[in-house]
Amino acid sequence: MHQVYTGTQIREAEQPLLAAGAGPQLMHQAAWGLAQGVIELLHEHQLAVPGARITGLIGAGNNGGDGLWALSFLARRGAHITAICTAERVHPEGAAAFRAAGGRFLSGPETADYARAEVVIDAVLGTGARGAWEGHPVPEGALVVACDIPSGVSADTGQVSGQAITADLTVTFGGLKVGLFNGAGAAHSGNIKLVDIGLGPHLPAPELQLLSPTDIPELLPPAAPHAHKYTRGVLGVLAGSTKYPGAASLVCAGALATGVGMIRFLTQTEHAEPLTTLVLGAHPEVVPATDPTERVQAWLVGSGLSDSDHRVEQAKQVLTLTQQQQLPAVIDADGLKLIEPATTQPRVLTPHAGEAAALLNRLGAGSDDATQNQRVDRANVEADPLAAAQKLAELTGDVIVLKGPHTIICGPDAGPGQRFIYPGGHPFLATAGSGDTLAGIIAAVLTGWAEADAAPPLAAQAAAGVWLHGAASYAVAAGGPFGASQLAAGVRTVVAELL
Ligand SMILES: NC(=O)C1=CN([C@@H]2O[C@H](COP(=O)(O)OP(=O)(O)OC[C@H]3O[C@@H](n4cnc5c(N)ncnc54)[C@H](O)[C@@H]3O)[C@@H](O)[C@H]2O)[C@@H](O)CC1
Ligand SMILES: Nc1ncnc2c1ncn2[C@@H]1O[C@H](COP(=O)(O)OP(=O)(O)O)[C@@H](O)[C@H]1O
Repeated sequence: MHQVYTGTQIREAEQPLLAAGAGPQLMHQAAWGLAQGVIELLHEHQLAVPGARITGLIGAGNNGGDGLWALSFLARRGAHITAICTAERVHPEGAAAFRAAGGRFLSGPETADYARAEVVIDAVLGTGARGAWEGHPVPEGALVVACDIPSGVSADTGQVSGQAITADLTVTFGGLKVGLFNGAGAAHSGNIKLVDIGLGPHLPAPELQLLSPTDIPELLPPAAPHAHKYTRGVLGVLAGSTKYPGAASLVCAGALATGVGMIRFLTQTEHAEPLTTLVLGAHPEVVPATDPTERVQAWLVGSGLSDSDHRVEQAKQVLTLTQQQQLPAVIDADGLKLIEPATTQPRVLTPHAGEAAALLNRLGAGSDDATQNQRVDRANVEADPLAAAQKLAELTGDVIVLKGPHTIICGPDAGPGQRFIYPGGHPFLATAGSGDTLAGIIAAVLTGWAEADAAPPLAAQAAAGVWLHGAASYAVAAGGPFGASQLAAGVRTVVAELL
């Protein structure tokens, strides 16, 4: 498990060390790590360090100081180092070290040299950035290494209000920052390398957690040797419609590949119908059900229901039932239009950004904005998904899985096991129906834990499902582009490797 902090939390953690006079030592450690990151990136691109043309974009603060010290270390390895100051002030000790190592500040006509840089170190703004940044050009083709956080990206939120650097690599110090993973920040950060500068004992509880493969086995329900299908758990599925029949099959595929004792599929009618025939054709083990009150351990409601009056009526009935019985439930897609907020039932909502915006508006989140009645749209959610997920969790009392290139998992309370970020499955996951598969995976995890004595927090269960879905995408993508119906095979591969 990796911990992710806001920039503000990291700055606060530095304070006791700075007060004890450790500032220069912290900066040397950070700069050393930054220089190592540059060297590794050069090697990855089959470029030699001696003679490499490296230019630092240097701001007025300590971020600039880090950049100058790193350049001085790179000069010792034979790199050709130059710097451009973006402010009138520059970190004095950093500048002295840079000059002593043979570094040259480019100004006037010399700045033309910048066009030939092979590597640019972006050390303009770090955690001390405030407000919008006007930006600075980067030569075409140059590799860009950001110092701590790409300039222009908020370390607290990932938001970009003016211009921002887009890095190939960000070398970040003391702790992973929310801004590297959330919203626009994720697209600006490139690969991320964390450098330990000894803040550990001073760090608070993290804002977010990132699951590692080693965390997953204990978050997935155990397959006990003496289990039978009812102890493994029965999942009720209300998904698919005449308009979107495939969704029903995809959620069942996701759930079966994750492991459930049984699936009861709520049919549209009491008689044979094409939807149920399709589901049973793909998954003969699924049991068709016409009565929603038959016993299950958890429900999945909503994927591909469409606005069919009959399916919507069935969904309302099942949502009421799950609430009365306090059953765990995953509510996806069209089901999200039907939920009532603030129940005590263990529920996981799985909106994408558009559905999250619609739900926020329906629950009145848009209207308490400074501009009265301002509506939240998809772009607002995408700019700061963490804030949107937190707001939704607060308004509904549910665990929110806000899907996108990066997926946020956020419970209604703060604290460990409540907030996670999954930094993206394979981009091939952006395909119709992959969200249906995800809903099935998460529902299977909830089903398996539903009657366990000591289950992980609901948000952690959902986060494990998101992780599994993402890992499955890499397993399947190795064979080329895929449709969602192929994802379940990847889920089985990943689960088999984990257990
Ligand atoms: N304090 C230390 O010794 C350590 C500091 N570290 C580095 O220090 C950084 C934080 O340093 P600072 O607090 O000096 O802050 P920064 O270096 O991030 O930036 C502060 C400077 O940028 C200017 N500025 C802020 N917002 C601006 C904007 N939007 N447009 C233009 N200029 C703007 C400010 O006026 C100020 O001069 C971290 O990100 C990290 O790189 C690390 O080396 C760890 C140890
Ligand atoms: N660019 C991307 N990279 C990685 N994963 C993505 C990307 N875009 C979307 N995803 C993931 O793919 C899934 C899409 O779900 P959703 O939008 O509900 O699709 P559908 O409704 O068609 O099933 C989500 O799990 C989401 O996190």
